[in-house]
Amino acid sequence: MNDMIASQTDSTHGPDPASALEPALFVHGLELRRAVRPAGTGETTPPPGPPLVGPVDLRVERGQVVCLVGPSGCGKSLTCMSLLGMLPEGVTRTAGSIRVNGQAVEGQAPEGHAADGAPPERLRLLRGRGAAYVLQNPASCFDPVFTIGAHFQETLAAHLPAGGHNGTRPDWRAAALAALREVGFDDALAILRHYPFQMSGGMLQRVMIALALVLDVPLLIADEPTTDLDLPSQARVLDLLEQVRRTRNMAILLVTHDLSVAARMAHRMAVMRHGRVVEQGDVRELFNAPRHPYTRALLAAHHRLYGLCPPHGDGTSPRHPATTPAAAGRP
Ligand SMILES: Nc1ncnc2c1ncn2[C@@H]1O[C@H](COP(=O)(O)OP(=O)(O)OP(=O)(O)O)[C@@H](O)[C@H]1O
Repeated sequence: MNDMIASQTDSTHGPDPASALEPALFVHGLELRRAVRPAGTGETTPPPGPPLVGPVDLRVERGQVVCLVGPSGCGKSLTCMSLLGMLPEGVTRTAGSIRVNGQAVEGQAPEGHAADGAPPERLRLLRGRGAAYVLQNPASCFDPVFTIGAHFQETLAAHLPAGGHNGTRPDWRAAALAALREVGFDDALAILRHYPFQMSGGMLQRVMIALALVLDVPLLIADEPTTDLDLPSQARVLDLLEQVRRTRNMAILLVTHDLSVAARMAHRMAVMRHGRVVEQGDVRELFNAPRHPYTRALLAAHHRLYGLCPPHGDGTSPRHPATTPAAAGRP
């Protein structure tokens, strides 16, 4: 069965108290390259030339949303996968350090494999790193022959060690019902009996988030979580992310192509191009005074899309209320 959650609770020692002082995610000098295996050797060596990704520096504090934006193929998904040591075959980390909730993430899990498009059983590997991963296509993350309840049961059994005063595991059903209600399922009991194919993409996305809540992970990595959803479902998932950020003090790294989503959700925004973070900072500052030419081009395209004047336009055209961070209510 699949297991899309990575949880700090796998550790037998619990979180390091010092980690409370560290950001939920800290990435410094990350560099990822293609790994080629010359014929006749078992060794993989990165080819010369520019890296696929890097250098990338990122920092996400608890209770903060950082949006990672950039064009297709610029390296957003590889960056996310590397945060859990889950790079796909053929890609290797060649430099940099990653800390999730204060704990170092190794370059590659021994059996490392991509989360994106990986067979469900490989997603089991996403555990133990203090983060949950929510992907664009939630259906690929559930095992079709198991009910939603079975997914919760296995996830809790895998991640929460037996403990507590009487050495028993927490009641998986009670925990699952509470998490499902928290993400808006009034009929949580019925949902436990559903199979993934009986649910829409938006519902499965909410179940993915409930699986993160049940383990109380401090960091959610959401890679285009609304891309495949209809508009009402997109809004609902974004509302939910905002809710769990607020109520659980969760850190969220949110990958999106949609600057309206960034305007609404982000505290900070990092702009990627050709594998590099070319500019990052407070989302309002980036919208109002972008410094890098690519950020300016991206914002100009965003404003054109909505028929708006750019921040430094002639002031005669309106700025759409939902497409700027100030209007979207960012603090
Ligand atoms: N397994 C792989 N082996 C070699 N190169 C890869 C592999 N996976 C991705 N790449 C390359 O790495 C680069 C970054 O890919 P990535 O999927 O991270 O981009 P992205 O920004 O997430 O794109 P999109 O927005 O379309 O999802 C691309 O040039 C891609 O072709």
